[in-house]
Amino acid sequence: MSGIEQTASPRQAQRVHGKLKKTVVMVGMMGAGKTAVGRALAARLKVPFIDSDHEIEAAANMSVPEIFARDGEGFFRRKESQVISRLLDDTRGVLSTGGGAYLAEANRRMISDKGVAVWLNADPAVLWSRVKHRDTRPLLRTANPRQTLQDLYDDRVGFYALADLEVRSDGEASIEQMVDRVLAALATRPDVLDIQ
Ligand SMILES: Nc1ncnc2c1ncn2[C@@H]1O[C@H](COP(=O)(O)OP(=O)(O)O)[C@@H](O)[C@H]1O
Ligand SMILES: O=C(O)C1=C[C@@H](OP(=O)(O)O)[C@@H](O)[C@H](O)C1
Ligand SMILES: [Mg+2]
Repeated sequence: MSGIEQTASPRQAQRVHGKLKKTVVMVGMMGAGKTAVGRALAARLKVPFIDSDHEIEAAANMSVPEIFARDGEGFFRRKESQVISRLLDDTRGVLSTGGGAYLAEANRRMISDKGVAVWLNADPAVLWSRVKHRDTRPLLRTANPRQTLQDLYDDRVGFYALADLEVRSDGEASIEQMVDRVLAALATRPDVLDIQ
């Protein structure tokens, strides 16, 4: 057996064989781990992974900051709603949204009609430790991005709390441990995931 096969098999053993009946939609603040944990969750479940920011960027052939700068946040939010609606209709898998997506009532309604919303909840200090090195998030391009992140958290937390499931991201758990936590939360919902 080659080295590659040897490293691949324990990972395969960790995979969960279960039937996903609804799309799992990751919601929460920037830096909560929606993209990273969502991708790892999809791999574990062996289902497609989609990230709404990535889909918007691919369709526009521009980065999120470029779209914000050229067309404005309102344009980005309209594209975000269209993309989420299309992805919920087209694909059953794991869908990671951008941090602002769950604030719009129409998006929340689509997500609970067709999928299940999982809120990755991390405290602002943890979020900051994860986003401070990158300038890919236009909403944090302010004079005091740490304070802006705190303000966004305070404004948004009540909306995220409307999600179907909450999973804490405490800054200690690795991405794979976060996947375990999300799977434990999904195990309470046989209408979403039938674990065999
Ligand atoms: N549980 C975790 N442990 C360690 N690093 C993490 C964890 N979750 C996310 N990260 C890292 O934090 C950064 C932001 O994560 P990301 O998935 O892009 O968040 P989001 O999509 O919610 O904005 C990335 O570099 C990612 O690898
Ligand atoms: O919180 C937000 O409003 C945003 C979060 C970003 O996605 P992540 O949450 O994946 O960083 C991206 O959609 C855009 O910069 C706006
Ligand atoms: Mg993301």
